[in-house]
Amino acid sequence: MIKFPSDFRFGFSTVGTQHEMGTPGSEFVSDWYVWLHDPENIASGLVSGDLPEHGPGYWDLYKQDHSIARDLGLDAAWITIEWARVFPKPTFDVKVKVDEDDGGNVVDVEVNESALEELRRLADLNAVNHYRGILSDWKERGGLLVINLYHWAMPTWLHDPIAVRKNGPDRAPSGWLDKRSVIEFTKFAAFIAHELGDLADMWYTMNEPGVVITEGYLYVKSGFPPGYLDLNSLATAGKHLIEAHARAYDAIKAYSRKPVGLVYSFADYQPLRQGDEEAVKEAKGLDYSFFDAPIKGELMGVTRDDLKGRLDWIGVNYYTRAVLRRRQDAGRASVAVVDGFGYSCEPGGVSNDRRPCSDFGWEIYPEGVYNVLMDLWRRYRMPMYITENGIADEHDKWRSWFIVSHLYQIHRAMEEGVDVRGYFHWNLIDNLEWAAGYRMRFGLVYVDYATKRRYFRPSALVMREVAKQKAIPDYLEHYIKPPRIE
Ligand SMILES: OC[C@@H]1[C@@H](O)[C@H](O)[C@@H](O)c2[nH]c(CCc3ccccc3)c[n+]21
Repeated sequence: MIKFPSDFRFGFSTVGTQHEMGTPGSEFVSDWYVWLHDPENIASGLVSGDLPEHGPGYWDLYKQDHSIARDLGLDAAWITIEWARVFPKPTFDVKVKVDEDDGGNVVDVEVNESALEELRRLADLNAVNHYRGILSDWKERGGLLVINLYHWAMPTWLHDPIAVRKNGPDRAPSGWLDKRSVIEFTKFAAFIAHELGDLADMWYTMNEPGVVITEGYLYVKSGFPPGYLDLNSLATAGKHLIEAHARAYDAIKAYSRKPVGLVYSFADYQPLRQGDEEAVKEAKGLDYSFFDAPIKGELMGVTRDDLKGRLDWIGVNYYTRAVLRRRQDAGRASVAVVDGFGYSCEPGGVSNDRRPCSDFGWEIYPEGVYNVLMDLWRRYRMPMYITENGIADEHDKWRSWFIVSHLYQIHRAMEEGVDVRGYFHWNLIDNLEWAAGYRMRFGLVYVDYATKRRYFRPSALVMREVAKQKAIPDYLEHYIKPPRIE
């Protein structure tokens, strides 16, 4: 038996755009809602045409999903509070004290009691109260609660992605390209900390800022808003996201003493061959920049005291590896992802390393989570949670093996001293996989979107065995070794 500590958490998670909608009146409009409804995006195939309002309906069915989670022995949840639900109207006019340095960086935002009163008058208080009901229901069941303040969806008064793509960021509400987003996000963070902070055991400010900028401004075929190819925009959005984390960290701490983290998608980067190490170094550099800033204050070669010391824990979203090689184009060395490995495999296929791949074409590579954890521990020595790990596997072919083989690698890292405190499987239930729609099914539990009924997949029972015992029992040890196609 491979035992985890008795206080190690096994959890589930929810995201407004992906889980909440599906019952009448549960809709909320955000930049992602507009993006997924855009006729041109659907006609071009950039998005699947599946709509969030046809989703699992967690907004009204949360009691059922919480009891399923408890049935499976899960004792933690990270739950997203949707900014666009809480503030459907602009908050620009709410006066707060903003300090900028001579570089125009937002170094302080103070949201005082009178600003909170103004925000309360602007907010959709029915939404806030409904979230209080959701969070309280989970807490009453004895679960640990982590509140996530941003999982990619922004209010449309801050970001109109179609207009950005068509008219350019200077003639449209441009989201993270606009410095005001740092200030408005800070107001939202302060408001939620004040309104719901009594329920939170932990916080994190945002999910995967790296994905927001690379999928939004570089890999524009990924189906992420605004699909505006521009490296300057990528850098600007990245800087504002880093500042937004620090300003939100301060805003939360003004109303809550609980730990505040940052969640990021870490791929296990590997060089294709000798000489490609530089490509790995460059790819890691982008990931590290989002943590060197809040931990060390380092951003683009300068140290900023307004960023430093603003992180209490790291959330690791791990799915697979990425094999990289150096590419020389027009004299500029850059990074190329090698097909046949990691995220770049054939859906349902076999990788170049004889590993099975998910319905999404992601190679099952459990060793990578060990490598990522060891690397982050060496660099930051900060408490960590695996905040996402899972597989698109509608027929549940690999999910049991996936879960146990990854947990084994996480346990290996813990045996070597890495402070990992929990594991949130992605995901408890099938949900809307962004541009890919409902065809990618990540759930331990199948969702019939017509009836909203939930059905356990066999792997849910494997998850239950592990979560209830906080161990990999002997009768599951055959799943420890990484899956391979012989
Ligand atoms: O794709 C599965 C999940 C999403 O449903 C979550 O909302 C998101 O946090 C998340 N991140 C990743 C890894 C990074 C990634 C994001 C988008 C597309 C491909 C890879 C996988 N996932």
